[in-house]
Amino acid sequence: MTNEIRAIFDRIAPVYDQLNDWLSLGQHRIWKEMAIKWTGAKPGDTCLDLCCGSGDLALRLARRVGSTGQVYGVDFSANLLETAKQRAQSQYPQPNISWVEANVLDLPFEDNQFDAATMGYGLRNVTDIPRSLQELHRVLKPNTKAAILDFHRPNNQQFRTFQQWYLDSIVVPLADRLGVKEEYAYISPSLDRFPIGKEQVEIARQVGFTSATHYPIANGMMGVLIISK
Ligand SMILES: C/C(=C\Cc1cc(O)c2ccccc2c1O)CCC[C@H](C)CCC[C@H](C)CCCC(C)C
Ligand SMILES: C[S@@+](CC[C@H](N)C(=O)[O-])C[C@H]1O[C@@H](n2cnc3c(N)ncnc32)[C@H](O)[C@@H]1O
Repeated sequence: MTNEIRAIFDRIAPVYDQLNDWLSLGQHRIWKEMAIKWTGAKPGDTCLDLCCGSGDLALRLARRVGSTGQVYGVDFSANLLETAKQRAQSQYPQPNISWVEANVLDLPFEDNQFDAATMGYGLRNVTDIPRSLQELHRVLKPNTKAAILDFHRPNNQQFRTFQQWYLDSIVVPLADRLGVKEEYAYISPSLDRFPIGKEQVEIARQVGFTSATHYPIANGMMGVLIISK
């Protein structure tokens, strides 16, 4: 399963950023900025971006922590990490980001190392959600926060119907034109399996986070889980 997930993301790497911009009408950038703001990351901090993919959140975090801070972006897709590295190299001044190819279920970091963390569209894709939150808990310093952004199923039936229609009738056909139909068709079933907000809160509390709150955004089609150690 892990290898299948990695293969999906390696295959979509060439079109990933473009499709996210088109399909969310640029909104994903706003959702990511909200997530970063909610971590409380500040200049000089050492931050972690789990499942960093092509580096969107890591690059934004690096802007926030500035030249005295440091960001670590972790992902197991070599192709998406390559895109992330190229994006960072094209920026001036060069952001302080270390790109780490690793499995987020087994993080190559010491305990209590990070001042803040993000995870964008990663939690739904890991094979063991409690384990990934446990690892995140282990590497965060006490009294710090993480923000976990992902898709969510809206409570409102009209938005739910719209979300399903958009995924089936806009996202998958457009992805098909770029040769990645099966990869994008995976989003909907992965969302059906994904714990809803209050279940995410429960898992976070069980692994030891002192507080956990899930905020629906984009009319409940997305959500941000804020967890404090
Ligand atoms: C950045 C976004 C999604 C990342 C993403 C996550 C996954 O798990 C994938 C799995 C397999 C293939 C691709 C991905 C993937 O790209 C969020 C925005 C992109 C979405 C494809 C757009 C979805 C839009 C909402 C359902 C409705 C938005 C309504 C309005 C147009 C804002
Ligand atoms: C949808 S992408 C999100 C990328 C980026 N965070 C963003 O918001 O655009 C999900 C990422 O999670 C990564 N991923 C999934 N499971 C992982 C795991 N167990 N360890 C490391 N990376 C993982 C994939 O390789 C992929 O890059």
